Amino acid sequence: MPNRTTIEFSGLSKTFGAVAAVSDLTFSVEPGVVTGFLGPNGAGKTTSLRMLLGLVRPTSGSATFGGTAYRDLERPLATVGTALEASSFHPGRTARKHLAVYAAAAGIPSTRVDAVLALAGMQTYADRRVGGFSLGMRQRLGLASALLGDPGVLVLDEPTNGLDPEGIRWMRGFLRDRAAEGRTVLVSSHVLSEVQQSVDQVVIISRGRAVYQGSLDALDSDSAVRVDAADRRGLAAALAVAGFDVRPTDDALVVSGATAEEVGKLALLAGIPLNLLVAERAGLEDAFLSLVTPAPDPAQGSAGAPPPGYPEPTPVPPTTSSEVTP
Ligand SMILES: Nc1ncnc2c1ncn2[C@@H]1O[C@H](COP(=O)(O)OP(=O)(O)OP(=O)(O)O)[C@@H](O)[C@H]1O
Repeated sequence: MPNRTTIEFSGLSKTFGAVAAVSDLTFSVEPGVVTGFLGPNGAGKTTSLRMLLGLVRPTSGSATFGGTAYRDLERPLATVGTALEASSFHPGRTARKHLAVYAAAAGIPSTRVDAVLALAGMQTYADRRVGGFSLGMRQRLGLASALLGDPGVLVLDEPTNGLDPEGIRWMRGFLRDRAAEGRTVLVSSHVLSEVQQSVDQVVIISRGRAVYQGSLDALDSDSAVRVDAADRRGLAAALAVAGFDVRPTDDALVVSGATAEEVGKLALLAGIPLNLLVAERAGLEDAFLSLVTPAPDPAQGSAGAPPPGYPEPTPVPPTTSSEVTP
């Protein structure tokens, strides 16, 4: 079993000339869960991950694996596996050959090749030439490569990019399985819907700054639960007595601001068998967009106000900062 390692970003900043690509990023990524690193194009995700992996030097701050910078890791491939972008593979090599060459160069036992082919679900096309691979197959080969050193941490940049729904579904299972093994899994994406069922925790960045960190459940303040029972009237009464905001629709009850677990427990205690219990997250996309939507142009006279139709963004809780407040 790989070591459990926490990724720590601390006051991480990077400027390119006049562009503040990443500003004072501070958060931790824990083992055993999948953490989404979300933000629109240009938000600073790739620059942050490249700093974490020692490919870009921070202007200030640090990004480490349990306190150790990437360049100081004793066994980097056994610590972190990465797939930063759709890698270019030698088109004439088979997937198996590609992995064998990579393993040999890195001093990794060749027995790992079959193990990672299986983990990436690639056995059936392991002996096909990579030149004929679909994007999804290439993504899997990238993941297999990342796993060769059996690392405790996986850092994946936009792993669902370009995948079809079946590929996205497979990726969801893959990420969850790796986290369940105790690995630390950090996955970037600019499309919330592609990762929202894969991730447990999220860090959202906008214009280089963290604007939210926490669970998706907490982000979706508009969460609602659709619930129904043969005894709908009794269920509605029990929910109302317990203080829930309950509203009847044509075919169910909608409970606002509650989790499915809370509603399910209440029905159990009230002795009312349910025939429907669905958590709805209609508000999640809106909440995400409200956090990452650029501030309006001050010249338009509405500086600081969210655009019409968007709720006020929830500010990220204060974190330790390298700046000294006067
Ligand atoms: N080498 C560079 N030189 C100058 N500016 C850069 C460089 N790399 C990134 N930037 C700028 O830094 C900002 C953040 O870019 P970055 O690629 O990290 O964002 P991203 O969130 O990964 O976006 P995407 O989803 O499009 O990959 C952008 O404004 C980008 O133009």
